[in-house]
Order: sequence, then C-alpha cells, then structure tokens
Amino acid sequence: MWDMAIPTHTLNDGSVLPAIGFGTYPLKDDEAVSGIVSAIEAGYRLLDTAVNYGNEREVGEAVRVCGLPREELLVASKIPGRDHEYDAAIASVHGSLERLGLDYLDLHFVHWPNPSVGKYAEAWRALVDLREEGLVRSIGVSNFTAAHLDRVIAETGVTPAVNQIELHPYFPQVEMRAVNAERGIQTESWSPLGKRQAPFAEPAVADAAEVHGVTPGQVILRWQVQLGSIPIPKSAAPDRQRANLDVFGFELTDAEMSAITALGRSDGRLFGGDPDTHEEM
Ligand SMILES: NC(=O)C1=CN([C@@H]2O[C@H](COP(=O)(O)OP(=O)(O)OC[C@H]3O[C@@H](n4cnc5c(N)ncnc54)[C@H](OP(=O)(O)O)[C@@H]3O)[C@@H](O)[C@H]2O)C=CC1
Ligand SMILES: O=C(O)C(=O)[C@@H](O)[C@H](O)C(=O)CO
Repeated sequence: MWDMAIPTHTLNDGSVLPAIGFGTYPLKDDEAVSGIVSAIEAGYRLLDTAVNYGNEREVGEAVRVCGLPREELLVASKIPGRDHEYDAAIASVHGSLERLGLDYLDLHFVHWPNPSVGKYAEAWRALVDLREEGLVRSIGVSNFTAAHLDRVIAETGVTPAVNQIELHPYFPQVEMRAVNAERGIQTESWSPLGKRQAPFAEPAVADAAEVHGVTPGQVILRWQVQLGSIPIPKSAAPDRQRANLDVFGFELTDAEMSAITALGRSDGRLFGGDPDTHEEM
C-alpha cells in the first residue's frame, strides 16, 4: 500500500495500519494543510484527527492536494462526547465525512467514554452499524478502560479494533497495554512523546540516544514501536516529522526498553485525563 519500509499491524478486522501515524492536533488553517502535506511527503500514511480538533476540513484538503491517491492514505477521526446518543453519533460521523470531503473513513473512534453520561455504548453501536454500511472501514475507541471495553463488547459482540490511549515514558500504560492485547485490540499511543513535557533529558532516553546515534525523540518513538503500540506524534516542522518517522533502522535493547518503561509514575498523566472521570464533550 505504501512504499516506505514502515512495518505494519494487522487489526482484528483484517485491516492494516502502519506502525506509526501522524497526529494533527492542534494544527489549524494553512499551517494544518501545509503541515499535513509535508507529513505525507515525509512518508506518513495514517492521519489522526477528531471533530473536537476543528481541523477535519484541513485534513481533507491535505488529502486532496498531496498528490497521492485517496486509497494510499488512512484517515481517522473521533466522535465527541456530546454526540454519544445513537442518532447523534451517526450524524457526527456523517458530519466528519462532509467536513473531510471524503466518502469513507478508514478508522473512527469514540473519543472519550465520558462514563458519567453513560452513553458510550450507544456511540459504539452506531460505529458498528456504520462499518456495516461501509462508511467506516475500521472502528475503535479512545481512552477506554477494561470495564468500558468489556461493556461495549458485551452489548454488541463487536470488539474494537484499536484503543487509542495516553502512552509515553511517564505514563507507559503497562496494564492497559495488556488489557488491549488480551482482547486482540491494537494499542495506539496519544501524546507519544509526552507533548511539551517530553522526557528527552531523562538519562534512560538521552543515554540510549547517544549509544544509537539518534535523537531522544527517536528513542521514545522506537520504544513505542517495540512495545507494539502505534505512536501518532504531531510535529509542524518537516525536519522533526522526518526524524520522527525514521525509527526503523535501530533497535533498543531489553535493558534500554525496561529503563524507559521504568520512568512511569503514578502522577504521569499529562493533564489528569483519567477516563473514569474526565469529561470531554
Ligand atoms: N485520543 C485522545 O484523547 C488524544 C489524542 N491525541 C492525538 O495524539 C497526537 C499527538 O499528541 P500530542 O499531544 O500532539 O503530543 P506529542 O507527544 O506528539 O508531542 C507533540 C509536541 O512535541 C513537539 N515535537 C514533535 N516532535 C518532536 C521532536 N522530534 N523533538 C522535539 N519536539 C518534538 C511538537 O512540536 P513541533 O510541532 O514544533 O515539532 C509538539 O509540541 C495529537 O496530535 C492527536 O492527534 C492527543 C491527545 C489526546
Ligand atoms: O486532543 C485530544 O484528543 C483530547 O482528547 C484533548 O483532551 C486534548 O488532549 C486536550 O485538549 C488536553 O488539554
């Protein structure tokens, strides 16, 4: 599908995702279109957006002007918390398609469970039906715990293909990665570099960077790849976009992997986004 030497993961529905994707938040307007086009030129094929990022139009525009056929790109978006009721969720996905200017999505997520509202299983049922219709190729969830996953599986008999969760060295998600793997769900990592609090100076990261002759960012993304999760780093800068993709030419040792995972801490979440309590409408 894509010509670069990027490994792939086959999902539980048979679809294939590249081992790394491109995060588009908070890119907007012209910076978003040019930034996404340069990411595609660098070799990214999986583009991650959401209704709440307010940039679906820009993502669609980048897909149209980048010069690649639509089918070589994988576009993912997300249903916001305010649209969890079944009909609203269906309308939300149609709205995403309209803003993107696309006739199908490759992947669509329930963005957050918002358990106090308690309707995430309705949004999931809507995605199951939209996949049947062919409007969405693969369906996933984001920020779901084991209990949220088990509820949607029990209610629909359909297991999400992907669970996109916060995952970076300060929050390595050992337990949730196992929860996903036990259910045959592919993990994706949001804020894979740790956003602006990136742990680039941590000795576990900096020392590995020196040993392998790469940057700290590349070490963290390689750690993500070796964990088996799909990171979706965001960068507006073409040089960092290229560097972030260039993580398939070296391998971290078991000791280096463990030392980075050991940076995890109980208060490691970036903004306290605990899926059991965080409300994102
Ligand atoms: N499902 C969910 O709830 C969530 C999903 N997401 C998704 O995850 C994506 C990525 O997460 P995000 O929060 O952006 O965090 P990232 O961990 O991807 O970090 C992005 C930040 O790091 C900088 N950066 C990128 N590459 C490098 C590098 N090699 N060296 C130094 N700095 C670098 C970027 O700046 P610059 O642009 O200047 O390079 C930017 O400030 C989002 O874009 C979004 O698609 C994010 C949060 C929640
Ligand atoms: O970016 C996303 O996908 C989110 O879900 C937001 O929570 C985002 O990370 C944010 O705005 C954090 O303050």
